[in-house]
Amino acid sequence: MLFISNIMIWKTNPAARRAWRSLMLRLNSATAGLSSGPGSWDRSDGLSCVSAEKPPHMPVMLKEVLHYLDVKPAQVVLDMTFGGGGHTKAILNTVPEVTVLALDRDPAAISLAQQLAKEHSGRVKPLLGRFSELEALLSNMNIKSGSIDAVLLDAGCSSMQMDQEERGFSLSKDGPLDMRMDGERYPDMPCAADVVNTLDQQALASILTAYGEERHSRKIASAIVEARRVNPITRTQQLASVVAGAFPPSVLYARKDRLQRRAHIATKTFQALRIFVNDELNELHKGLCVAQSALKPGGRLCVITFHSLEDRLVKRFLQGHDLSNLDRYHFSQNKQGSRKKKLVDESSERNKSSYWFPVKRKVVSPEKDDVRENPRGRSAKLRIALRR
Ligand SMILES: C[S@@+](CC[C@H](N)C(=O)[O-])C[C@H]1O[C@@H](n2cnc3c(N)ncnc32)[C@H](O)[C@@H]1O
Repeated sequence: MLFISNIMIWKTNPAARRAWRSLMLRLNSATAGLSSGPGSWDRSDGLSCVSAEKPPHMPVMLKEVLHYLDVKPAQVVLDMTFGGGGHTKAILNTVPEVTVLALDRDPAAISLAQQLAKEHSGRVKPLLGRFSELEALLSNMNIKSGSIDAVLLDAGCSSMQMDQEERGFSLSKDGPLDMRMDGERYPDMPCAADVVNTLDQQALASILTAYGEERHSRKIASAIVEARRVNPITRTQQLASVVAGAFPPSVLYARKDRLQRRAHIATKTFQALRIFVNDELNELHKGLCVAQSALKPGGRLCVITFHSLEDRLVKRFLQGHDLSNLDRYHFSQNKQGSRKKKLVDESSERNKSSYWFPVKRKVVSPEKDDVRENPRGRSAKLRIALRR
């Protein structure tokens, strides 16, 4: 039976990777015999793709991206995360005769790209797929290595994904606990509900620690396991209540985000599950590798990330660390013994022949006015490098 066989099972953290394998095994046996067709798994829970008419995502650090990408007329740009197309549209509108290769793993985003392609005949080439599938997509289009002038990677998920309760990303809106960016393409891929209902307590705690940097991971994992004994956890608000139930009411909104707004205690749990379900760190690394081979010498790369796990990975990649085996990287406690986790390179070896020349040594952060206008971009970090 072809279940989940085409899913990337490799993970950046050994405990999380073990968890993923165990999930695969359990799902494979749990779903054996239920298939209604090759590789299918009944998903009659109303999951549907985002309508193309929904208001698109507000692009983050648009001014800065246009400035640092520095696209010239008739150049070829690769937008690896088309989303609502905000960055792509701005490039098309400011640079004459530019061609944009527009990738996204989410079919809903690609329908928007197809619409835009009609409006800009020949100048937008929509590409449906993941970073890990991009090399093959480019090769199918006969796009040679070292031929792209600029690459943009705006990591994470879009407002269109967050705002659609049926996608199950948001803890403030009730929906099926899904969180898959491309569940429509890969219906066999486990969703967040599969993760919380199937993994053992220790594996869940590892995921919350590794991908959510959640200090209370064990307490939350225990609450999840306790709750699912009574009823499977299938809805976003149900999960939020289970997590909240593990804490006294006074601390439910005790954490604050960068804008000093109160954040729900389950926020990090949701982040961790999303990263795990979509294999985001591994995908990010793959995306950076494709950008490295696709860009021509002197070509520019702009990467926007939204949390420290992603930013550390990008920083080290651009510094020339060999991340080809992310197993060598692990999350360890910092010197002060604080429980904050840090991505460290065990070998401390840096590959001296970095393929990148940093345009800015430090990250670029959004301006205060931009954050006021677009609070979702508050934690964005932009790194810019030139391909040597
Ligand atoms: C933050 S949004 C991009 C927003 C876009 N820059 C705009 O201005 O509208 C990130 C997008 O990247 C896509 N994405 C995330 N991981 C991906 C991956 N591994 N491969 C391809 N697309 C991915 C998501 O589906 C989402 O649409």
